[in-house]
Amino acid sequence: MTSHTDHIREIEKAGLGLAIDRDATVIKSWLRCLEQYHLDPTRACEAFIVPAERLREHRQQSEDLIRIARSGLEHLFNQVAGQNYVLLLSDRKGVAVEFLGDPSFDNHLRKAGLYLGAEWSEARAGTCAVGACIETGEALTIHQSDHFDNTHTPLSCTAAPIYDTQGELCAVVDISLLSSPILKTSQNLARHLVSATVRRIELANLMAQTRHEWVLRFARSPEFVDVDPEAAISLDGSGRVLGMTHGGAQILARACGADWREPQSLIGQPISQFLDMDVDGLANLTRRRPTRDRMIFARDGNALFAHAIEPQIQSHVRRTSTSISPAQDLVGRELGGADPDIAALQTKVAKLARTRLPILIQGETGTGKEYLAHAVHEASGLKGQFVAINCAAIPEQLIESELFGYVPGAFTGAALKGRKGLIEQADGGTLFLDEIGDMPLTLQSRLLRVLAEQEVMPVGGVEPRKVNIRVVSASHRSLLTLVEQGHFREDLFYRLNTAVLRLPALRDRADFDWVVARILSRHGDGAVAPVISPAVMMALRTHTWPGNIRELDNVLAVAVALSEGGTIELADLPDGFCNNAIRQDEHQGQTLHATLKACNWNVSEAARQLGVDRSTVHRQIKRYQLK
Ligand SMILES: Nc1ncnc2c1ncn2[C@@H]1O[C@H](COP(=O)(O)OP(=O)(O)OP(=O)(O)O)[C@@H](O)[C@H]1O
Repeated sequence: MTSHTDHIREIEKAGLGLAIDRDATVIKSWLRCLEQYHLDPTRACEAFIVPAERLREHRQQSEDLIRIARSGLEHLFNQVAGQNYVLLLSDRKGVAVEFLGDPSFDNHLRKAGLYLGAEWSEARAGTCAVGACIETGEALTIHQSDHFDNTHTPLSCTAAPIYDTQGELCAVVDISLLSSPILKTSQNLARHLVSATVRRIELANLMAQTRHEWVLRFARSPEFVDVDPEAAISLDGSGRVLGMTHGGAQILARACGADWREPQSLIGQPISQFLDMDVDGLANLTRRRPTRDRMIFARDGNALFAHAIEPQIQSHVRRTSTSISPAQDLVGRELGGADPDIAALQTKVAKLARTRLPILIQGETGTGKEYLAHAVHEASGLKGQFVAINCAAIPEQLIESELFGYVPGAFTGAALKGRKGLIEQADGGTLFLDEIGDMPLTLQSRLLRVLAEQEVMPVGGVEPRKVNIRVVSASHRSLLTLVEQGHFREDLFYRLNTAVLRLPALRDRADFDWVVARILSRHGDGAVAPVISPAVMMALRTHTWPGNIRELDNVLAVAVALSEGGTIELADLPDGFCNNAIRQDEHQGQTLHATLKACNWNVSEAARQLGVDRSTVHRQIKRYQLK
């Protein structure tokens, strides 16, 4: 164990260019810290965690990558589970945008910076695995006193870069230990695991982006080329390189004596520049031929085994036509009529439904969050049940046993045989957690485990049970605000918040008439639905609907019951309903008209003055028929 003084002395020695016993990568990083970032080794600084708002921006920018990387990361985490590793995915600025670790160490991890939002750039934190990995572009371990800042010397961190298909470094996967064996070589296996994980993530990313093009995958041995290739490139119909994994970039660069750090020199070049073949040779490298016969030579003489995958144009066309045709996917549960927000929402639902991603639905009360969750379940094709839980409605002491179930004799009054919890009932199906913001903090950490590990531990149980659930949660409150107030776990928030569906308030919907017709048809008692008089329609359109579709549903149920002669008249609406509504709305219409006039009908300017967005102004112009 080196003391703080010894550590400073060693860094100073390196700074003077004297020989020290460290890896060259570490020495170079120390020199960058001293000369480029002007960091002072005598000053120890705690880990820096970026504010929640900035973290959200970083995460949004990495959304696609996180989605693609997640299963690889979870697999890696399971491989090192039980050895106290924490796993971080950092973006190219070094900010941790995804975190997998044992929540019971939360405080220690947070303090050590092994946490969501921690910024591990060299400029900020000195020599560290993520920062050095970003600078060098290579996998490495920064072990204990390799760290520049004395605060971080207890840690041992191993990181590997993820490159996008254009050869740019876009993220870093890191696994870290709070305490580790003395020898740095103890982390060699960790480095192999992390490197294998990023290789698979890059392959998955390239495959996800390549449907119309050829993909050529490589391995040094014929046994692995079809099952676990080392590298891949994508090629257009004329055989020019369109994209590559990092391994692919290295093969191409080596073949023609270029530098993989200059990916621009590789993209767009014909394959014949790198390999002893041209585009016509691709058809001979598909799985139709035995792997041993698929040996090719790179221009530098290296032999490789290859696997060419034909463009998936056919299946692509089929897939997109179902995924962007919500009407087909959401049969029986249309979400709305002609409203651009709803149309966008339907497209999003159709795309997300078939994935297993957690979905978070946000919207005011009564906007149809549960209805939408049902639509997601139906479009998902899952065979299991849709199980809905209102976290705000179950008493706190009951939520735990309701959700997780219990084993026989778990507590006084427990059923003799024990009971399956709602989570297990949703096995193979969808678990809908309504008002998730009201879930008590203690249960939030248990839910997080269920989501991370896909298993439940019943109350009083010792053996976890495997479950396979799709989670859709909903809240009418902003979860981010709850996180900031300390009422909602940040890590759970980021796990649930990956795919967000926002339901507009009824008063903002351009397809208001569609919703009315739809709800009305449900109250027709099988007979022809009553007609709505023009005055009633006007009153409905001008009401502000704080209770949204549920309120509309109730108003129409009563109106249908009261109506006579097949028409709903003003008198059938609740007392005071229309007068208030009309007055309020007239006021809004007049304000809009006056503002537009004052701005010379410049919609952007009017929107700015009214503090709303342009689409709202356009919608209101249509609604009030302003000209
Ligand atoms: N697109 C739709 N078409 C027809 N009916 C709908 C639609 N969306 C919602 N509804 C109806 O509106 C009512 C309220 O919907 P739902 O219960 O899903 O709202 P919610 O947002 O979950 O409410 P809360 O915030 O109170 O939990 C239900 O009767 C539902 O059937």
